[in-house]
Amino acid sequence: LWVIHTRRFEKATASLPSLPGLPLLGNAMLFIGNTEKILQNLQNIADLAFKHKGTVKIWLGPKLYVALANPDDVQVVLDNCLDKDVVYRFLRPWLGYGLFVAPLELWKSHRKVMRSVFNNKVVEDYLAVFAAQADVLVEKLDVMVGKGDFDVLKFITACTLDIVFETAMGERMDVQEKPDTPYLRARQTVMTILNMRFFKVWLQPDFLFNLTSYAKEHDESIKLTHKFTDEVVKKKRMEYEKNKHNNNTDSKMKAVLDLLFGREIEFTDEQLREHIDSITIAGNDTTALTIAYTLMLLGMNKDAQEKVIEEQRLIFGDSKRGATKEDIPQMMYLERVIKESMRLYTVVPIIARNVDKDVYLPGSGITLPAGTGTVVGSFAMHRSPAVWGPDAEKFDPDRFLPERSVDRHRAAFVPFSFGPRNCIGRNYGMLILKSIMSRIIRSYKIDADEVGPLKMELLLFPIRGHQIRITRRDD
Ligand code: HEM
Repeated sequence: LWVIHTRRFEKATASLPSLPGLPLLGNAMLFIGNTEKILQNLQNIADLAFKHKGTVKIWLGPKLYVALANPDDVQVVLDNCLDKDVVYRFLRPWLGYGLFVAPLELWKSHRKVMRSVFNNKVVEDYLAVFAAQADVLVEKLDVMVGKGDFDVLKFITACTLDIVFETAMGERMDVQEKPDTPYLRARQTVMTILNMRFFKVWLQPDFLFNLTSYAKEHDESIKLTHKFTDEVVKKKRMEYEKNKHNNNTDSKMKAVLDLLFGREIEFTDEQLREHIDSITIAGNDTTALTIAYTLMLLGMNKDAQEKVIEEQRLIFGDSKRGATKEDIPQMMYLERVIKESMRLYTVVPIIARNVDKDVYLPGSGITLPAGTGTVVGSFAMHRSPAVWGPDAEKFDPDRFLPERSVDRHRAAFVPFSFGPRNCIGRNYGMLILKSIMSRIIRSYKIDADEVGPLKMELLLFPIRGHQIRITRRDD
């Protein structure tokens, strides 16, 4: 059966280029080694794809993946293949059936409910939280003024954790004040082990993984993080049950969790935990990394930094107040800078989907057979000269001016993915990015050298960290 499948897949994709591979293993060796090397291999795959309509095939053992970096095919895949690839199964023990890894049928009904919770009006209510946490962030950063290079990511991550926890669960964590708690340590442990499993093939089969000492650490850490969220859910359930009949009209901010009670689907406590954990995982490092890259890029491109601060002065004068919903749409240049940062440093560099039905790809002229996998190479596509021109590697925020974007393919820029299963938190994320960037840039002048070599550890990281230098703007 296996041989028949393999032949069928080979035939369907005969016109696609492939890299030399080994018998049985195929190209699996490309994903073994350190994370910097893997990223370099991915770059080589992308280079090969660019020479062939942006598509290439990769055999990982018996499984065929078609990797895409051309917008026509990316659009079709992200519109039609809504089931996640099997590689996401490692997240299952942690995130269960939360939106991020939910199987297709469950996902459809749950996504509908979540969509109404994530609407703009709700998310705008969170701006006051963003502002308060941004004030703490600036206070913490102040210690680094004049100290030379430092890695800004850990400061930003503590701030985004505070924001995402408070708005998702309605609980203050004060990570910026207390960065070391058993919960946070457990969360970090799970992420480190998951990252190893994604890239070290020998840790992938459960029976081998269970022989290692990581398995115990993995299970215990997951248990601890679940217990933490379970307790919050229990408390919120009691509050909800107590208040549900007295037409509660208080103006207190409603966290995402508060809004998930009493919906058209009555979620169980376990489902609530899975959704909230998925949101706090998906929404934290992504926003923190994007802010950190944007700060570095502004530190390297002083003219852009000047333009950002001019725009901020027009909106805020000399005030350090938090951004309101009226201020946000006025930050048009900052928005272009953030988009350009997400283009060059796409923090979710690849998206993998399961092909559950045959899908015709118009760009490369082949039909993806059901049973294969597909990988959208967002990072590669965002740097493709075919899409962005010969200066694709150059930082140029004005690419995102409306007049320069009208002719661009709808699926050429996909930092939040694309189609029905795109990022549900994209507006929420954009609000966080703009509010925090606005507050930092009004307080500090930023300096940075090059970003340097990158590595992929689920998300995209610079090997040397996000090194910046800051001085006070008021001085
Ligand atoms: C700069 C910030 C962010 C980036 C770049 C980003 C990127 C993405 C991407 C690329 C996906 C699709 C992943 C895939 O299909 O493999 C995704 C999904 C998702 N994101 Fe985000 N995200 C960001 C912020 C957020 C925030 C703030 C939240 C929540 C508050 C969030 C929650 C989610 C969830 C729940 C999903 C799964 C959606 C589904 O499967 O229906 N993200 N995100």
